[in-house]
Amino acid sequence: MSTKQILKLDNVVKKFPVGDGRYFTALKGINLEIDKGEFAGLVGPSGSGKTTLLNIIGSLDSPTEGKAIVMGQNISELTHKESAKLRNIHIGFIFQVYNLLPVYTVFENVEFALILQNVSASERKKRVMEALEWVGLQDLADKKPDKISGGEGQRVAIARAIVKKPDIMLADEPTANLDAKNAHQIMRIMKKLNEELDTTFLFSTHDEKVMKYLERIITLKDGSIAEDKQVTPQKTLK
Ligand SMILES: Nc1ncnc2c1ncn2[C@@H]1O[C@H](COP(=O)(O)OP(=O)(O)OP(=O)(O)O)[C@@H](O)[C@H]1O
Repeated sequence: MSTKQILKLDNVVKKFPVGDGRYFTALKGINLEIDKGEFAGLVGPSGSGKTTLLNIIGSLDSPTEGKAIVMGQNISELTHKESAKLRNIHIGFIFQVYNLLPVYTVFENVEFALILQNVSASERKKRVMEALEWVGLQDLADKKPDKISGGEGQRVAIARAIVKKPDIMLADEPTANLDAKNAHQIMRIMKKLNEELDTTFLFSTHDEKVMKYLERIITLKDGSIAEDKQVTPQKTLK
């Protein structure tokens, strides 16, 4: 593993207002470093702070206290435009609900991020087809999302995230709506991207199937890191 640092959280606290001037503290001083090429997961009971933490790392939200440095940038100091740029260039998101735009084809759904980056049409075509090949969906490029299955939809969402060649992919419960066969297929695709492109992955998950592939498990409990350990994956590409 290379030592290039992707992110560093320094005593990150997140408080949400809950009315009457009171706050709920969802994250209670998180210290975490993730290096390039890691395949790591946040696990822990519902409400332990996994999504809140992923949102901060993805610069969709900012800490109330402490520092979150993502790709060398302190996300609390970014303007709206700068954080949009950080997300667009460096971060790929995969969610439980993959939100493909229904009126666009599979190809166009994947192409969208590259239009935002002002990539030329010929380069876009090449990169979108390459991303669809990664997830084995090159033959479905012209289909609309309502003509493909749930597992295929999640694979399009991976292609949409990976087409930007992001440094880090954040995956919040990516297998939650999939059956076992599709869940394993998705995990194998992500592991292959991790191994071949050295893309860093950070999952949030309850799913044992996801956990079997992880190389590092960070356990959250009540907004704190209860355990952070390197593990030998039970499932690999071999
Ligand atoms: N906007 C908000 N306002 C108030 N409380 C919030 C807000 N967002 C999250 N919380 C609270 O913060 C805590 C952590 O939520 P979070 O969604 O990060 O947990 P999680 O570990 O991702 O849970 P799950 O596994 O169910 O998705 C929860 O108690 C939640 O109710």
